[in-house]
Amino acid sequence: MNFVTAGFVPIDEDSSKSGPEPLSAPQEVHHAIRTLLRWTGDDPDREGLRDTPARVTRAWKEYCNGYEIDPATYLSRTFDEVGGYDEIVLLRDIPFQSHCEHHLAPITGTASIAYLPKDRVVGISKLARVLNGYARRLQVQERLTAQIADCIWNNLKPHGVAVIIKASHGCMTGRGVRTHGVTMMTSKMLGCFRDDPTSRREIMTLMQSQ
Ligand SMILES: Nc1nc2c(ncn2[C@@H]2O[C@H](COP(=O)(O)OP(=O)(O)OP(=O)(O)O)[C@@H](O)[C@H]2O)c(=O)[nH]1
Ligand SMILES: [Zn+2]
Repeated sequence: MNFVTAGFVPIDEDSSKSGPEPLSAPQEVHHAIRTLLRWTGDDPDREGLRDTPARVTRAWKEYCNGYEIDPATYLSRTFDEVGGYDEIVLLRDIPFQSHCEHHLAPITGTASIAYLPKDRVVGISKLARVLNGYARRLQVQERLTAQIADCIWNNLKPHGVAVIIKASHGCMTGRGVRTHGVTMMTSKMLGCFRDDPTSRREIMTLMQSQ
């Protein structure tokens, strides 16, 4: 896996394919934003818009700073001394923001992330960090859900992982079909939460109880 540190180029999970070179000069991005401003019909040189290309460049660097991070590194520090605890660990309703790769519109929602540890547990904040590491990229919700689950599965090697995401898509509210109040739900279950009906029922109850 390769990581881009100076641009907005998505990481291709298949490292055998090389993507375009990242943009290192913010000037190129400023120029693109100026073009967009002109294209809307406004004047990029009027006072209110003069600094907008620089602001938008900084903002998008922040929205997409997940490309600078391998979320797996958040899971490298684990604790194996947890006093015999061998039940589900669940972090529920973690708020996040991402952007859809089709329209660059915001995806706003919450994620619930759980795992059933085998030997190792991780500091609980790290689950939210893994979420943000993948959310702060251009995404579709299905891939975001799968990436979080796979990352925990591959790095903590637990008995099971469950991820449920509920989100609203700006591309469906602010434009296009303009359907407000709709939530998209996605889930990915691995290990016992996928294969064992009792574990699956237990995690679904915990994730959805009030
Ligand atoms: N499955 C999935 N679809 C998404 C996600 N985010 C946005 N989309 C959809 O991606 C689709 C892109 O469809 P296109 O027909 O190529 O684009 P479009 O003409 O702008 O589509 P409309 O949104 O229907 O106007 C739309 O149906 C979006 O609702 C996501 O996370 N998952
Ligand atoms: Zn979209």
